[in-house]
Formats: sequence, C-alpha cells, structure tokens
Amino acid sequence: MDSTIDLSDASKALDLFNIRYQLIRLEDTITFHLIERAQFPLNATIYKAGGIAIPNSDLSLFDWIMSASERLHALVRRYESPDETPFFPSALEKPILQPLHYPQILHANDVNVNPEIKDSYINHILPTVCAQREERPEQQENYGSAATIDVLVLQSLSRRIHFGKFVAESKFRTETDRFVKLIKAEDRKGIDEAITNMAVEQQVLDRLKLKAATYGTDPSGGSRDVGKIDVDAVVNTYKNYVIPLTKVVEVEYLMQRLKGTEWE
Ligand SMILES: C=C(O[C@@H]1C=C(C(=O)O)C=C[C@H]1O)C(=O)O
Repeated sequence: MDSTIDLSDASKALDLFNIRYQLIRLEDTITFHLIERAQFPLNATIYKAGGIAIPNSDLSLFDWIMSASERLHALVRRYESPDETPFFPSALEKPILQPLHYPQILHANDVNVNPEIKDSYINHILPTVCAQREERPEQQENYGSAATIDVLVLQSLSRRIHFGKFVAESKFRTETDRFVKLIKAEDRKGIDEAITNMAVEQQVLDRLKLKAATYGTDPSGGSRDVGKIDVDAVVNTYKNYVIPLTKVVEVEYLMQRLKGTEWE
C-alpha cells in the first residue's frame, strides 16, 4: 500500500517534525474510527474464538476478518511499506504489484507490538469507548459492522504506534553517542527516559481532548450531537495505551539498532 509519509526521501521521513505531523493526522483518523465504533455495543462475542460459526475456521470473527483483510491488502503490497505492521504475518501472500524499492530508512528490526495493541483494544479500550450510562445488550445484527470498523481502528492504532520506529531512528541519528552508550548497557529505562518528551505528550493529550469534544458534534450548533464519543475514553486510550506502546516500540527498536553495525 503506498504510504502517506514520503518514504522515498530519508531526510524527510526522519525529520521529527514531519513524523509528528503524521502522528497528528493519525489522531483524526483514530478518533473518527473510534466514533464510528462507539455506535455499536461491545459485542464481546465477536472477539471469542468459536463465538460465531465461521465455515472452515475456528477463529473469532474479528481474527477471521482481520487476517482476511491483511491477506487482501498484502496483494497490493501494503506490508512492503516500512510504516505498516501486520497482525497476522503468516496470512500475508506475495503482492501482485511489482515491488517498490524504498530507500533503507529504518535499521533491520522485528519490532511488532500488535499482540499488545489487540489485547489493549479488546480488553481495555473498547469497553470504555462502547460504555454508556445504561448496559448495552449485544446486537448480533451489527456484528459485521462492528468487526469491519475494528479492523480500521486497529490498523490506524498500529500505524500510529509503530511510527515509533521512525521517531527512534530520528532521535538515534541526532544523539548517536548518547544512544549507543545506553543500548550497549542494555539500559531500557535510560533509553525510555532519553526518548521521552513530556511536553509533546501533554500537547498530544490536550489536542485530543479538544478533538474528541468537537468531532461528532454539529459545528453549526444544531441540537443533535451526531456520533459523540466520551472524551475521557479517547484521551485515556492515548494516555494509557497509545503513547506508552509507542515508547515501547521506540525502546525495542533502539535495542536492536546496533546489530550488524560498527558499534555492535
Ligand atoms: C513520539 C515521540 O516520542 C515519545 C512519544 C510520544 C507519543 O507517543 O505521543 C510523544 C513524545 C515522546 O515522549 C516524540 O518525541 O514525538
């Protein structure tokens, strides 16, 4: 899948301001997908293996539609792009399109926190996003709609969180000696402190609070709020899961950064 970040030019792709701009754009994508998902109840059956009968498969409906989606998108080389990370790597097939030759921007790595993203989404994020004042019984007529939106939410969360690789590479190239020392000492705590920018994190949370409160409302001041979402659910999604997992990606990417280099 052709990427929206310009991966043909390493200096642009690793400019921290360009990367942060991409992260800001993904705030909109993620917030709108969460608003769409919040229309439906949690529908926990979707996430249970065998919860819904699927011919020739014992997967949960969610795993089945997610893996099928990744298999299809792999055919148009979505997962050849360094800013895309699959949830089901074994489901991917050879692209029908000719390979794109991306310049080597990231160092070789196998960082993939999608299992943690999926667990956080199903067990923590969704229950808060779908919660309402009154208990919402499952709606089996919306199983398909909810699962297809889940795919979009998780793909946007995964892309946002794995952008941590580009952030980490950018910071490594800016402060190489500092990070080489920390990586050689296998000092994950020191690396986490070095990549942390609390001011930027607070800006992200403040911006999201405003976006979540605004998106889904009628800007003309009409009486009906269309697709409102609980603001705290969006802000806490970022505070408790998106930002921490992005930093895990940064730290684990950097822990692999010296492999095969003169610093090893
Ligand atoms: C992504 C960055 O690295 C860290 C993670 C952040 C995030 O996930 O929003 C923000 C600031 C940093 O603590 C960055 O520096 O922009």
